[in-house]
Amino acid sequence: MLDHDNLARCALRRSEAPVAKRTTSPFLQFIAINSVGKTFAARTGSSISVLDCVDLTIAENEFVSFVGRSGCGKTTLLNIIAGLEDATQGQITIAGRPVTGPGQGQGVVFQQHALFPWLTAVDNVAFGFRKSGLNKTDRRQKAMDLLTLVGLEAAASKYPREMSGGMQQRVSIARALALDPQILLMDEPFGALDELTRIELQHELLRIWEAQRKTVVFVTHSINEALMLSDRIVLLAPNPGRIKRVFDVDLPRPRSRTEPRFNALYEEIWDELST
Ligand SMILES: Nc1ncnc2c1ncn2[C@@H]1O[C@H](COP(=O)(O)OP(=O)(O)OP(=O)(O)O)[C@@H](O)[C@H]1O
Repeated sequence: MLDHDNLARCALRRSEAPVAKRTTSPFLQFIAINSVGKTFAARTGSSISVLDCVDLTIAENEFVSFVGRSGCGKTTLLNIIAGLEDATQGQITIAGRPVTGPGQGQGVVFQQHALFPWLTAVDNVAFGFRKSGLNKTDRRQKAMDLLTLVGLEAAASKYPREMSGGMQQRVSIARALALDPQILLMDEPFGALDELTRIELQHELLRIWEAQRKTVVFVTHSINEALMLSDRIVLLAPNPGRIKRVFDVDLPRPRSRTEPRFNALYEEIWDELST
C-alpha cells in the first residue's frame, strides 16, 4: 500500500536521521523496502506499532543480516519480505514487482527445522519439488543432488528423529533450495545449534551462497555470526522497530574472528546495540 502521508512522514524521518546509503540504481534495488510499517492488533483492542518507516534496498547476490534486540521486529520484517505477512504501510518490491505473497523467488529457512517427522531426509527435500511438475523419480534425484550439496547424501534415508539438529537444519536448507529461489530468507537458522555445528554450517552456507549466488537475508542474535557472513549488517532498534544503522562489512572472505578489523566492527556494533 502506498500511502502518500506515510511516504512523506518517512522521507522527513530519513532526512532528519539518515541511516543507510540509498541508491537509485535499479540494479542495486533487487529487494526494495519502501517506508514499511507494521501494526498488530493487541488483545486489548488497541494496536501496537512493530515496524515504522523501514527503508532499505538490497542488491542481487548480497548477503544482508538483521540484528537487534529481541522484539525489534526482525522476524516480522523477514516475514513481510517472504510474503507471509502484509505490511500495514509502505511496500516491498522484488525485482520491481510488489510482494503480494510467497512464491516470488523467496525460499525460507526457520530456526525450528519444521521437517515432516514421517518423511526421510530425501523425501523431506523432495517435498520442496511438489509444485515443480517433475515425476517422483526426478524429484527424488534432484532431492539427492541437494542433499549432496549440503553434505548429507549418506543420511538420505534417515528420519528427522534419527538426525542431529545440525543435520536437520541442513535438510531444511536443501528443501528451501529446491525451487531454486533467488532469495534465501533465514530466520535464526543456526540459533538452536551448538557453537561448533553453528560455525560448520556458517561455512557451508557461505559455500552455497558463493556457488549459487543467492541473495540472502539472515536474522541472527549473534554479532559474530553476522560479521562472519554478511556484506552488510542492518541494526534495528525497537519500539517501534526501525533501522538504526547499517554497517558495511568491508572484510575479505574467509574471515577470521582474530582480525583487528573484525573486532573493531564488533565493538562498534555492540556499542550501537547497547545504547
Ligand atoms: N502476530 C502478532 N500479533 C501481535 N504482536 C506480534 C505478532 N507477531 C509479532 N508481534 C510482536 O511484534 C514485535 C516484534 O516481533 P518480532 O518477532 O518481529 O521481533 P524479533 O526482533 O524477531 O524478536 P526475537 O529476536 O525475540 O525473535 C514483538 O513485540 C512481538 O510481540
